[in-house]
Amino acid sequence: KVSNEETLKLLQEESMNMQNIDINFCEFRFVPRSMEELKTSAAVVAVFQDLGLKERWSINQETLSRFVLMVRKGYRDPPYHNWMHAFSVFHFSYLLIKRLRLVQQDYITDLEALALLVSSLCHDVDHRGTTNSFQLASNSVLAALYSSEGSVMERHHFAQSMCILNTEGCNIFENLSSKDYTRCLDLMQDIILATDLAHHLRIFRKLKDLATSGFDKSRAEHHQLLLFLMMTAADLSDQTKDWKSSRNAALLVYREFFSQGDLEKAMGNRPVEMMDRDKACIPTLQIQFIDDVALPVYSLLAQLFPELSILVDTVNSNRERWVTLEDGHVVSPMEILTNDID
Ligand SMILES: Cc1nc2ccc(C(=O)N[C@]34C[C@H]5C[C@H](C[C@H](C5)C3)C4)cc2n2c(-c3ccccc3Cl)nnc12
Ligand SMILES: [Mg+2]
Ligand SMILES: [Zn+2]
Repeated sequence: KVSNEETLKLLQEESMNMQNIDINFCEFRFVPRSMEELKTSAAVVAVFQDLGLKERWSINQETLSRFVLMVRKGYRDPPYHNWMHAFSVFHFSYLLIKRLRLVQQDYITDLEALALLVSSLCHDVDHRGTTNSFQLASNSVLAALYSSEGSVMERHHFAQSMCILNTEGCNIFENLSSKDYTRCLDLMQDIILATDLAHHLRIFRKLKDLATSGFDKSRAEHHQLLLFLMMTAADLSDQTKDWKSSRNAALLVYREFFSQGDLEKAMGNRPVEMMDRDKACIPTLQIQFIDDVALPVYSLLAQLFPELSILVDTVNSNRERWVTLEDGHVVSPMEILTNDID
């Protein structure tokens, strides 16, 4: 339960707008993780303000503040899949909507934009820092609930998001028409389920065809595929930032992976190499992840929106940094001293 004083405190901060958050807040090079965590909830409220979502969907300011605080409380604190990850994914989705003028140019409807933003904020809520395959291997409660349909964690994230919306005073969709309300929840379910990378790989051929044939604004399927591609791009957006930020985010992912590997060993199971701190070579694994997942995502997005090609360049330059680290890069004594192995 979000206490009233917390909500009221956030309300006072609501005077925040884009400028006084950070002068670069609306740039793709901005690193949301660099923000003070205490300011992130107010920044989310400011984004809703900036996009005119409160007026368009009659969202009550206090309800919005309570909702944001409830979502934030819904995240646990594993190394990577925590609130700051959710906030950075939300920020990237905001930039896509704002900078590409997606609604104004009819790429997506204003309801789809609302669903993408709220899904971005909620897409990993109550994550435990373990993967779908770990749920099955450990016979977790979540596996018992959802394993028959697959995407176990993503179904849980969606279910948790619905619980938050149904919490007293937190339903930001309460003033939507019943048609828009139903449509928005259906969109959130599809978008959050699409954050399972196994799902992304399954639809990759369709995404490629979309990028090749060009976006057809009249086709509902193209709207859906674009939403899925943008959601995955937002989920991986740490990789589009400067080297240190993208490296640090990757190291948080591996801290989480290796903790799971330790758990699997303790359970008597053998972890995959990516999760085994005794076998994994992070640079090699990162080059593989960039080649197999990240680069294809931003390349397709840049095919549809050429102004995003800067993101492909940044991912490529980060890839090059991993290559130098992979070749058993000799660490000079100076680098060891400054502990700034760049
Ligand atoms: C930096 C970085 N590295 C990452 C390296 C690997 C994987 C990963 O899940 N690989 C796969 C590899 C095959 C085919 C599918 C299903 C499984 C088997 C596991 C994907 C994810 C990585 N990742 C994510 C991320 C994005 C969405 C969900 C969870 C995560 Cl952790 N966000 N950042 C990163
Ligand atoms: Mg996830
Ligand atoms: Zn995520």
